[in-house]
Amino acid sequence: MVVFEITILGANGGPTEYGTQCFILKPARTEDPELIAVDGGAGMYQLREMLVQGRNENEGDDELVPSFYEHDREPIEFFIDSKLNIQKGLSKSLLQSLKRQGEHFESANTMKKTYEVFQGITDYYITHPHLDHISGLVVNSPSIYEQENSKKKTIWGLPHTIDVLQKHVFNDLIWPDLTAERSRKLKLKCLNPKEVQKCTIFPWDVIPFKVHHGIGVKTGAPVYSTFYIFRDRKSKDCIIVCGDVEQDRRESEESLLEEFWSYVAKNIPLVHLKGILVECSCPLSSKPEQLYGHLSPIYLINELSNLNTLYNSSKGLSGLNVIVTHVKSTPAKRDPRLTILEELRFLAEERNLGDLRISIALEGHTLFL
Ligand SMILES: Nc1ncnc2c1ncn2[C@@H]1O[C@@H]2COP(=O)(O)O[C@H]2[C@H]1O
Repeated sequence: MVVFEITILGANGGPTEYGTQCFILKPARTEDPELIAVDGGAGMYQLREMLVQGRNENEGDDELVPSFYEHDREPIEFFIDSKLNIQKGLSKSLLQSLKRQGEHFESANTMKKTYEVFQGITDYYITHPHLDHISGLVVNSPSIYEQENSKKKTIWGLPHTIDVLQKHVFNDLIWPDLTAERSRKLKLKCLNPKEVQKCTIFPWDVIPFKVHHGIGVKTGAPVYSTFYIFRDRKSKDCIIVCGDVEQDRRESEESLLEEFWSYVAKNIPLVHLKGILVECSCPLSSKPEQLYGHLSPIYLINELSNLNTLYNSSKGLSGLNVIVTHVKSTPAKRDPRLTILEELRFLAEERNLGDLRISIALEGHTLFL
């Protein structure tokens, strides 16, 4: 049974600036066109593109997706596991609920439709305050104060994210402090690590975990990011949506990923783990000193092997969807996403992880998990 609909607004890990990380999520069966987002690296522009393209155009096996390496477009099946339930554009159920909500939706122009969909995103869960995870949200934020927009937005995150957004972004210098506006339609709210929090609009639990994401270039101080678990309280099904991450730092006393996988194995039966959206920014050939707080295939497979060991299932992690995000578009002959996918599949087989379903997160598509 499909429980989660995840639309990829952006999955680019830079250094190209377009379509950086942003996912919008909703339960598979809801009447209301409400959404939550994880990260805000992309936003209204991508929504508009998805609305204008329509759902049925270029759909199916013949679909080509932008690549810009060996060819400017490559067949979609190069990037995804054949069993992944994926569709181009916004989900049918979201579009239907928008039509149900207002008869004017269908006849509205694309920009008005874009505002309506954007208005429905009431809660953002930010993994960390790097620009490629917040730029769309920040630039889009004044539209919350458009007269037609009656809904509020809350930006959630661990203190390492929320404090920085308030002090260094919404500070009237980098960006107007829209959180101080009289109508208070934009709020920043802190989450506590490992604490189960009820999602305000869906019958889901949200559980944030702090993870390592490198060290400051000048300060050498640890940089943190967040992994979010979303759990549907009725079905008990879960997905994990990850921010940028590196393996636990040897010199640090905090074994954050180790703690995270223990929590997952202890609290989420494998059959209820529908998918993990996780970064693997760099190919295997990257030197450790070039990772800058990210994973390459060997490190991601190490983490999945740790999870596999903890679950200790005879079938390994068979059936688990691993959706790879945030691949860096570095200059190379071959699309780095395809290189990374091939490397991950090879290593997963070598480590006997079972029938893992590894795919690349494709911007402008909706996944059903
Ligand atoms: N010391 C460094 N030298 C060059 N690039 C860096 C360095 N530290 C971080 N970066 C880059 O800056 C980027 C910031 O966003 P990311 O964490 O996605 O990925 C990071 C790296 O690509």
